[in-house]
Amino acid sequence: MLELRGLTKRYGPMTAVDALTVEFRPGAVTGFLGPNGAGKTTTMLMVLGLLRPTAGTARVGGRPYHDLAEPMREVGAMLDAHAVHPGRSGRAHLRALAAGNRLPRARVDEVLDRVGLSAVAGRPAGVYSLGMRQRLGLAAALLGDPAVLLLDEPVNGLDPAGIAWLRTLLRDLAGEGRTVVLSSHLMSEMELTADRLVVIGHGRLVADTTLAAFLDRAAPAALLVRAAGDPVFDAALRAAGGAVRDLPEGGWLVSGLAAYEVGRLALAHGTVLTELTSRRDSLEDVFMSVTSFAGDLR
Ligand SMILES: Nc1ncnc2c1ncn2[C@@H]1O[C@H](COP(=O)(O)OP(=O)(O)OP(=O)(O)O)[C@@H](O)[C@H]1O
Repeated sequence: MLELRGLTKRYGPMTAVDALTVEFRPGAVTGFLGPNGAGKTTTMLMVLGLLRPTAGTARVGGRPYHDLAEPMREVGAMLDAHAVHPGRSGRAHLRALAAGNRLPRARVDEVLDRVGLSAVAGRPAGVYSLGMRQRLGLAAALLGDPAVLLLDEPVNGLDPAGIAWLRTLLRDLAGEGRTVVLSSHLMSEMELTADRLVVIGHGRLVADTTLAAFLDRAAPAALLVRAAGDPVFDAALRAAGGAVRDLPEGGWLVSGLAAYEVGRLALAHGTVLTELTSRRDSLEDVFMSVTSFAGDLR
């Protein structure tokens, strides 16, 4: 469990994190989302005791980071995948981390195996691809077998197979009862990975909800209608009571009519429909609308 209570960080007159109160729960992958500059990194640095809050608290397993006797056993973090000495092998990097944090050396090979790096663990980290460095960062986060994982943009640099692998790993880690927090400004990554979403904008909480409930904020599902041979079919849709929006790529987005009603109208007008699909706003669309007040970059 990771709890933030009134967590605030000000830089002079500018408030980077503004009285953030939220709980990140065990057994779930929570997406921590916000546009660039929303305050995600600042929040994570405060959780990890690397930045002092102006006000409020961040607690890991009920205690502030500074009170944790063996922090790597409580919270594992991946903030910067480049923070590895290039001449050191992945295995040596993890062994040094284990030694410095009084963690068993045997854990190193376990986590290398879990992140799929065993085969290249002896090579210098300097020759690792970005995806391999991400995996090494994950291995370091997992080293202390922590109950809370904070991962900053872990998808970055992974190829599609790597992304699918990471999703499974994150789901498994949550399934083991861990609190998995995944920060990103990419909504599309969350759609398949996160159970819950904590969304911030301008340092403030915008949403703390399940993924499904967040999507329900979207406009109700609409129909995408195309009738290639009938450029004025929209008039019939409007006359039947549909709210119709022209799409720049051709066709119309129709709400207020069911698919069978559109089908019947087409039959009545002798129109051939080339597309009739239901369309819902993507997570990206909903995110843009709920954070639009916070959309300007700072
Ligand atoms: N040391 C600092 N001094 C002054 N302002 C800062 C400092 N660090 C961060 N900020 C500001 O605080 C705000 C929040 O930044 P932060 O890096 O936490 O956002 P973020 O959500 O992590 O963004 P991104 O997705 O781009 O990483 C930004 O406006 C940033 O410019």
